[in-house]
Amino acid sequence: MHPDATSPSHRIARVAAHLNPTRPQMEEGAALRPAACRAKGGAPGFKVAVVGAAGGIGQSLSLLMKMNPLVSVLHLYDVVNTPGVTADVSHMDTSAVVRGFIGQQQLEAALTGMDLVIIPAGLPRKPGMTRDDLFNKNAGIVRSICEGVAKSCPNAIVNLISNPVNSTVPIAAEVFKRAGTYCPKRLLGVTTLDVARANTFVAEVLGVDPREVNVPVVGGHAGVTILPLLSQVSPPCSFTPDEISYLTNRIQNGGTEVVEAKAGAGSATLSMAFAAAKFADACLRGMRGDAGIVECSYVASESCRSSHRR
Ligand SMILES: NC(=O)c1ccc[n+]([C@@H]2O[C@H](COP(=O)([O-])OP(=O)(O)OC[C@H]3O[C@@H](n4cnc5c(N)ncnc54)[C@H](O)[C@@H]3O)[C@@H](O)[C@H]2O)c1
Ligand SMILES: O=C(O)C[C@H](O)C(=O)O
Repeated sequence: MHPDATSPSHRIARVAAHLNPTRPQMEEGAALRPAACRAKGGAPGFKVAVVGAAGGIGQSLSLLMKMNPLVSVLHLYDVVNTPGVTADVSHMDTSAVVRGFIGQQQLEAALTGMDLVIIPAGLPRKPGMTRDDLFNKNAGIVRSICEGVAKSCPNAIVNLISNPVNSTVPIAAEVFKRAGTYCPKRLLGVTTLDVARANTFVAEVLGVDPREVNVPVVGGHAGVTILPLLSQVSPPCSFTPDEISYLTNRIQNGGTEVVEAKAGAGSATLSMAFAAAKFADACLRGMRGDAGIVECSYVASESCRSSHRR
């Protein structure tokens, strides 16, 4: 799919309106713990899976999700290296219980019962590549993971990070449609990094703290489909034509800036993990029933148009 296929109306979503409130569930995995352990207190919270947990994004994201107090069970899945990541993250003295899963044969166990599935699985870019160059490899990876979601946790919210997001989200939608589990409100392409970059770069220009700035970014997640709404910045402000040109260009090419700086060692991982953890937290708060949560995301617009305009 060509990135230009995306229109701004596809992009901005009110997360709270997108999510069915789900009651936090109790942890039931006491039988899986070593005999020397006493039963845990059963902290309420959500069950979250990170798929691609051993990767550059996956490892940092697993750490950040282990720190989230809304998470009671954290499943870490990858096709390689999950035992080490799981052992490492599980020693953090936060409340989420961590379990690791490795290989296709454990995908079902990794996904069963999950409330939220975050997918940073797949190849990253190297200098000179576009995100679309990842399509052939990552489309198959996303398809097989989403087939697992449709089978094992069809009601889970999916946060899809794998590139090219403009194409992997429609692929996931087709998998869910074929399985009869598709709900556009539960399939969210993660574009929070574009918002984080926009907030950071705008704050630099304005000379303020980035935490005080909110720039809506709509459209898709590739080049010119990334549309920062510089006229809608909060708090209200104005820019010169040169600033608008500089900011638009830098936000649209933020991913390439990191890919080139990493010089063959991959694409954004740390800022992406931060952004994904922020977005996942917004989803969990929305699922808990919190009001007033608004995040930009790459979503289908057909059945959600009314919530976009609210
Ligand atoms: N949406 C965004 O804003 C954004 C930002 C940065 C990166 N990305 C994308 O995220 C993806 C991951 O990036 P990364 O830097 O972490 O790459 P990485 O290579 O470091 O990690 C990818 C992980 O996916 C795993 N994997 C491969 N096939 C799998 C499968 N079938 N099931 C489960 N896991 C599987 C690999 O074993 C690896 O551990 C890339 O496609 C990248 O382009 C998206
Ligand atoms: O640019 C990439 O390939 C990774 C990601 O989409 C990003 O925006 O950093």
